[in-house]
Amino acid sequence: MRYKVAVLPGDGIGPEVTAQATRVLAAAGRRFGYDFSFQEGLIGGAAYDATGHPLPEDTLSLCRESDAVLLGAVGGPRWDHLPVHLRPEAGALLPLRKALNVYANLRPARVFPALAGASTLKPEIVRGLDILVVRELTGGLYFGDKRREDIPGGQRVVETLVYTTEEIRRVARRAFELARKRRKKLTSVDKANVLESSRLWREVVTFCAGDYPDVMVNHMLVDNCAMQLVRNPKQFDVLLTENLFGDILSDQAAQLTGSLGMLPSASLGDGVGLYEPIHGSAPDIAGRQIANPIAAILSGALMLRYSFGLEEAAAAVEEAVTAVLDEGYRTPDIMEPGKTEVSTGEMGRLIAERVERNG
Ligand SMILES: NC(=O)C1=CN([C@@H]2O[C@H](COP(=O)(O)OP(=O)(O)OC[C@H]3O[C@@H](n4cnc5c(N)ncnc54)[C@H](O)[C@@H]3O)[C@@H](O)[C@H]2O)C=CC1
Ligand SMILES: CC(C)CC(=O)C(=O)O
Ligand SMILES: [Mg+2]
Repeated sequence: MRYKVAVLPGDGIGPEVTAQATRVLAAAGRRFGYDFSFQEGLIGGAAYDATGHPLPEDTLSLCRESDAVLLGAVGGPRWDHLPVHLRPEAGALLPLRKALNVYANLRPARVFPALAGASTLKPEIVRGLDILVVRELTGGLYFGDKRREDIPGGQRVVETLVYTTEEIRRVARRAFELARKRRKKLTSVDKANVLESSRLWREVVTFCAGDYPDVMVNHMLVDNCAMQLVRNPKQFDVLLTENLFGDILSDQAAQLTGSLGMLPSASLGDGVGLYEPIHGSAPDIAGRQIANPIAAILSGALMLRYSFGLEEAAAAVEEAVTAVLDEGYRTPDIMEPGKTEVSTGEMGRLIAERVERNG
């Protein structure tokens, strides 16, 4: 079976980590007899530099014609001065998510056994942690109309936050379906004590809950949730929330697992899926082969699972990550005394070899 994967490396550490993710996917293909073809497209600052636009039409066509998309990260200080529609984030990443209509962003935060001590929290707080953040990805504040105007004495900005019943309903149903296959507990996170959008969110989630009587639901205000995530994260199973809150809470959840470099994501709609590590382009470490590629590699595993239905291959990649960590290999972000420090490329090679060797 042949699968066509669009690869958008992007900026900063994006190319470094996607190279390792495709290496591991190729190894999984060899082991299980699948043929993955990888076609690269330009996105972000790299695309702006080459073509004058951060999301060229060719890239969009490539994504639409592929079976799945793997993305690294976009952005960096070099492009921060650009007008907003040409910036890598607002001009490419958000429009790509919108164009593919990938409204449900799954961000699993799992603590690998070997990394219980790598978190900045006490090991007993995080050991065995397994949370799934489901973030609404194509609505809310990031997509609303915005404007900035001069007023006497300064400026005034307006940002709009729009959600419809249907936008909330579709992501909520995804989250309930996922909760059903896990520990059957869903916490919906909002700010319903202040925001009208959150009140609608809560009403719709409560309505959807009627179809999932086997899933236990509770609602939590986002400020409390941020605190609970570091106080007692193991109380959570599925965390369902809107775009901005999910962006913030998932970075926080990532640190529970040891590093932002550990958290993958799957962005799903009703068509082509988009897979990306949750981290950004990390300009502070780019180009030095010290970035952790595991988030990107695990995003590849999510692609195998959710876009291609290749559960065995997905599990093999996840098992290979577990094994390599158990053997003591670490990139600098998760390094601990007595472990072996490796580069981005070495980590990818070790995991790819493991995937193939276990066949
Ligand atoms: N999906 C995307 O393309 C995203 C893009 N960005 C963009 O990335 C740029 C940098 O943003 P930041 O706020 O610094 O967030 P960031 O996620 O790029 O980095 C935050 C911190 O985590 C570290 N880090 C991130 N990924 C890592 C990895 N794989 N291994 C080891 N350490 C890692 C970085 O070195 C940095 O210290 C900005 O231009 C931002 O807009 C930010 C988040 C997501
Ligand atoms: C441009 C941002 C919305 C990217 C980001 O931080 C994310 O998706 O996690
Ligand atoms: Mg983010």
